[in-house]
Amino acid sequence: MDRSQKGYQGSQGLLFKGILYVESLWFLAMGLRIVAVNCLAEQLQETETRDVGPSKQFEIEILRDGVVKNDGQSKGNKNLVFFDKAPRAFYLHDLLQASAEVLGKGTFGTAYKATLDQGVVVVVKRLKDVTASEKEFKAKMEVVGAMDHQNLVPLRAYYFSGDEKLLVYNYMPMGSLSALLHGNGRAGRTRLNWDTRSNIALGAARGIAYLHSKGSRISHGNIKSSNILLTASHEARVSDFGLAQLSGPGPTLTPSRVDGYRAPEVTDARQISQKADVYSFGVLLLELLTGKAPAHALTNDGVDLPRWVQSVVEEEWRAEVFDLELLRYENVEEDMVQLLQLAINCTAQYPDKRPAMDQVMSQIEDLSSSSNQRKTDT
Ligand SMILES: Nc1ncnc2c1ncn2[C@@H]1O[C@H](COP(=O)(O)OP(=O)(O)OP(=O)(O)O)[C@@H](O)[C@H]1O
Repeated sequence: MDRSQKGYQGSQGLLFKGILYVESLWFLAMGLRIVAVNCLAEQLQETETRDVGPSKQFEIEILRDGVVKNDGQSKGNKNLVFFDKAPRAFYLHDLLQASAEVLGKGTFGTAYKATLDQGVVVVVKRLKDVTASEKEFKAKMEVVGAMDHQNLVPLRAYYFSGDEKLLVYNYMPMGSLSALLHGNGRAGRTRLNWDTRSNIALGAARGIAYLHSKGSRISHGNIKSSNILLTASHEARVSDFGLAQLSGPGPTLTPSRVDGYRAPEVTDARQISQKADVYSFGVLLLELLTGKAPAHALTNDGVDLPRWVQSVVEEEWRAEVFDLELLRYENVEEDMVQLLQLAINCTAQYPDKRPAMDQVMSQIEDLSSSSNQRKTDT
């Protein structure tokens, strides 16, 4: 979900350590209470001996880690697990003391931007409704943490305790494709030209194809424009891989698939498949081409973005489909039409009719190299 769609909360600078003090990270991030950690530590130390509810349990565990670290030992921070490809750069205690702001609330929890003392900036996702056991969770995190590709946002570390599950990612300063294409609470749309959009499509396709290449049972499960993050040079990085299967069954999904990206055969968010990813990627391509947000594209008749595009194309009003911004550029219409056709193929009703992700990637690569060739020739 995009900042603009769920009400971006603004950048209330807060001490992450204040998380220890209140019942929920969310209220804390809203700026309701800020408390010095020493004072808090003392309070929680006292509370620990009393009968405490589950919501305090995490705070006490964190406190233990923090106290051990202050004693000069590192073993108390064992619960923040880093991966081999990203060696430990900080401890849980450091993370909890970082200044933090809410980036947004998504399907799986709330995301915070945290700035550590050393100037390291990360994103911490606090997962909600995780039903996986500790063993299942850790096994899943090992799979996610092993993924290593330039078009993926790497998972740096995770934390698992009875009540709290935190994921730590690199912070991507340019934010998401969704925020750029549709604007957010603070900023309007950013003009994205055709070259940038087709390059984003290519990068995202490569990231997803890499995931799919790791095994037929591996799929992303939540491809959408708020999960396509961008570098300063607008290179795409796919984020949020592997979270869909950690949570319990969500609310029953309606046939209109309110979030706009979900394939018609998917009725439970955990039933993910590679062909369902291809469908979601096709919707993402349509979003890049039309400039329309799929979640907002549902009309009163329940027509979603793929069906709307299909109907317009069938009536040969193709030019009506494209984002007006794109019509400003010369000599790109042929490329746009080819990408549109690929998007239509990806969003086919039946999974078997959709291409595989490596084919999708190759087609975008071919498109991109012939477009570069044309530019060199002229
Ligand atoms: N590593 C990151 N760097 C910068 N911004 C991020 C990062 N991860 C997430 N965001 C942004 O934080 C906001 C919340 O992200 P989150 O992933 O929690 O929810 P979402 O993408 O909106 O929905 P979902 O949970 O369904 O993926 C989004 O605007 C997202 O683009």
